[in-house]
Amino acid sequence: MALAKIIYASMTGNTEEIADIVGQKLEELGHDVEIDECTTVDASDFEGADIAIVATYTYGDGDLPDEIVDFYEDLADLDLSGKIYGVIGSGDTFYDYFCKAVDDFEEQFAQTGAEKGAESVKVDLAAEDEDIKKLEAFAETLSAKLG
Ligand SMILES: Cc1cc2nc3c(=O)[nH]c(=O)nc-3n(C[C@H](O)[C@H](O)[C@H](O)COP(=O)(O)O)c2cc1C
Repeated sequence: MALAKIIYASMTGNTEEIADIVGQKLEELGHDVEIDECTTVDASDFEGADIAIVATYTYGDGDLPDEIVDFYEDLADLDLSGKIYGVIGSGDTFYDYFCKAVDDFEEQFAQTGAEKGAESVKVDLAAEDEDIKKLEAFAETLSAKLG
């Protein structure tokens, strides 16, 4: 059984919720799922996963949350060849750089040799019905990539 590992940063709960939505769908699809807050793990924990997922909000002026910066920096040094990755995030369209941290993590994953398994999903604040559908489709696409 494939292991999907989801690492998230969340201040007010929106990103944690979308991580849970994706995790639940992956479980329904028959995968083992581990969901951890980013300060409780090391980036190298992704080495034991088949599917590596980051869920992050965006802070400041298009910045990464402070608490995920170490994880972000360490990620680029990993060799995740043969694995599948995906990125999701919550932001606020009020800001100039909507969900910029999602794009930053995509670039970082691209350096690991992992294969992008699905288009990133960016959610405006808390997930609504349409977002939930997109997040579930994201999980299905990642799952299908495992073949
Ligand atoms: C001070 C501050 C700065 C923010 N900057 C951005 C930003 O640059 N881009 C963005 O998309 N969202 C920005 N946000 C919005 C958060 O990313 C958004 O509220 C998100 O849903 C928070 O996720 P969480 O509930 O998981 O903590 C900012 C929020 C705060 C409070």
